[in-house]
Amino acid sequence: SPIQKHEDACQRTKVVILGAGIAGITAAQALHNQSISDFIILEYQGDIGGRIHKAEFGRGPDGKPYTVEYGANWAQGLGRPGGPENPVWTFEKKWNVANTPSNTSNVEFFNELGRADFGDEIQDFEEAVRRLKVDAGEILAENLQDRTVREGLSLVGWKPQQRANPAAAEAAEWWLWDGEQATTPEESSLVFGAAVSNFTFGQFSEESNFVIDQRGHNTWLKGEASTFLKPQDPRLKLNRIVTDVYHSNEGVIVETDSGGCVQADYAICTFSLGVLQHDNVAFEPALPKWKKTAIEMFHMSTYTKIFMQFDRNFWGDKQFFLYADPVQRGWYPIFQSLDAEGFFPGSHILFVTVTQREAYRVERQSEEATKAQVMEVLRNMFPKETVPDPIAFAYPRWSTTPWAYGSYSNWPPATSLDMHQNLRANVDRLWFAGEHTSASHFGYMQGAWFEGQDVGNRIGRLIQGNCAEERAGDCGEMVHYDVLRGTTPSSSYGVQNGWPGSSMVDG
Ligand SMILES: Cc1cc2nc3c(=O)[nH]c(=O)nc-3n(C[C@H](O)[C@H](O)[C@H](O)COP(=O)(O)OP(=O)(O)OC[C@H]3O[C@@H](n4cnc5c(N)ncnc54)[C@H](O)[C@@H]3O)c2cc1C
Repeated sequence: SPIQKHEDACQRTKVVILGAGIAGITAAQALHNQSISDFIILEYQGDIGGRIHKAEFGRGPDGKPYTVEYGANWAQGLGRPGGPENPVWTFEKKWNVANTPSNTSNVEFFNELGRADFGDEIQDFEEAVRRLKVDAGEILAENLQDRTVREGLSLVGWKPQQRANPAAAEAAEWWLWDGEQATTPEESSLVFGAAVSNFTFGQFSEESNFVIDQRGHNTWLKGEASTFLKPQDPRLKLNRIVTDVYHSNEGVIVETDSGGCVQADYAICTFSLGVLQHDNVAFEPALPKWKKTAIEMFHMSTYTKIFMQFDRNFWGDKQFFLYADPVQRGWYPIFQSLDAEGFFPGSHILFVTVTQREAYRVERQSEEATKAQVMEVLRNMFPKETVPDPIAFAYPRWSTTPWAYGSYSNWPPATSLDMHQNLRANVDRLWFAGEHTSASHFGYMQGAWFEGQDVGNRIGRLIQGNCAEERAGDCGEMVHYDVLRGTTPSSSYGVQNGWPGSSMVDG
C-alpha cells in the first residue's frame, strides 16, 4: 500500500495539521492544552492566518503604505455584558488589535443621478427579515421542508421588482443580504441562513467592529499561536504545499510539493471548501461518496473588496455609501470610506465590495477595466464634484487564489443538517475542520475557531483514551450519514451534528 511504501522516508508525528489558518492553529492549541506536543502544521503560505489576509496599499503621509485587509475585516457579533462573547472578539481584545465600531446607520444613498433617499427600503427590508426569521423558526421547529431566502422573502411580502423603486429595493436587499452572506437570496437556505444570523448576531450582539490594525488582523491569531509555538518552532512548517493525502483507519501520510512527507496517526485538514472542491489535493483512496457529495453540495462564495486611494476626499465623512444601479443588481453597490473618523482619517481611501457573479466578472477582467467602471459609478454618484482618478487601485482575486478558491462558504437551500454533518465528519484518520464545517457560524472567523477547537479536543481525547461514554456527542469519532433524507429530525439537532445546544431560530 502507499502507506507502507512511504513509511521509511517520512517524518513521524502523532497529528499532522493541514493549514495554519484559524482552524489549524486552534486545533494545535487544543492538542497542546491536552499535553499533546507531538504535532506538525503544514502551511502553503509564508505566514499564519489563512483567509485573515492583509495587504499593503497606497501611501500614508510618511510615504509608507497602509495595511488593509483583503480577507476577514470585521469581528462580527461581539457580545453583550453578561451574555456569551464571540471568542474572536475576546482574542482581539486580548492582543490589542486596533479596531473601530462599524456603524451601518452612518450611510448615504445614491443612484445614477447622485444623492437619493431610500432609507425606507432599508427599514422595510429589515422588517421583512424579522418576519422571515419567524417563518424560519417554524420550519425548523416543525421539521418542515426548507426553502430559499428568495421564496421566504416573497412569502412575507418583500418583492423588490414590484416596489415603486426596484433598483433602490434591490440595493437595500443586496447590502443587507448578499453583502453579508456573499450569496444571493436565491442561492441561500432560509432555515440555516436565519440560524447563522441568529447564532452570531442574536446570541452575541448586533455590533461589528472593523479592524484597522497596522500589524494586520492576523495579529490575534499569531498572538494565540505564540502561547504554544516558539519563534521558529520546527513544528510549524510554512511554504509547504500539500499535494497528496493517503489515509486509512491506521493513519495518514501527507506529501508536499517539495517532496517532503509526514506520517501521522491523525490528520486534520483545514483547507477551505473551495480548495476541497478544486481537486488539486489528491486524497487516496478517493474520498467516499457521502463526503464527496457533501463537498459538492455546499457553496463557496466570493466577496471582493476593491481598494482605491485619491489625492483628496470628495465624498464627505460618512462610513457607508450605498449605490442603487438602475439596471444591474449588485453593480458596485457599497462603498466604504477609510477616510472616516476612527479609520484612517486623511488617507483618502475608499473601497467598494462586489460578490458572486459580479466578483467573478471583476476578478476575471483587467484592473483597468474595473477602474473605468468604478470611476463611472463614482462620477454618477457625485455629479457636482470633479472626481479625480485614483492614485492607487488594487484588489485580490479570491476565486482563483489556489490556497482558498473563494472567500467563505454558504448553506444552500433544502440541504439538511445531516448533509452538513457529512462535511464535518472524519474519514478514517482524516479529520476536517474550518469555517465551512461550522453549522452555526459558517462564513465567520468564530466558526473556524469553534470547529478547530472541537476537532483538536476530540483527537486529543482519542489519543489520551479519555473519551467517557456519557460524553458521546462531543467526543470520539464523528457520525456521518450514508443515506440522506429530505430533512433532519428535530431530535438530531445536537452536538453530535455540530449544533450547539438546543437554541433554535427565534423571531
Ligand atoms: C474576503 C473575505 C472577507 C471576510 N470577511 C470576514 C469578516 O469580516 N468577519 C469574519 O468573521 N470572517 C470573514 N471572512 C471569513 C474568515 O476569513 C474565515 O471564516 C476564516 O478565516 C476561515 O478560517 P479557516 O481556518 O477555516 O480557513 P483558512 O483561513 O482558509 O485556513 C486554511 C489554511 O490552509 C492553507 N492551505 C490551503 N491549501 C493548502 C495546501 N494545498 N497545502 C498547505 N496549506 C494549504 C491556507 O493557506 C490557509 O492558511 C472573510 C473571508 C474573506 C475571504
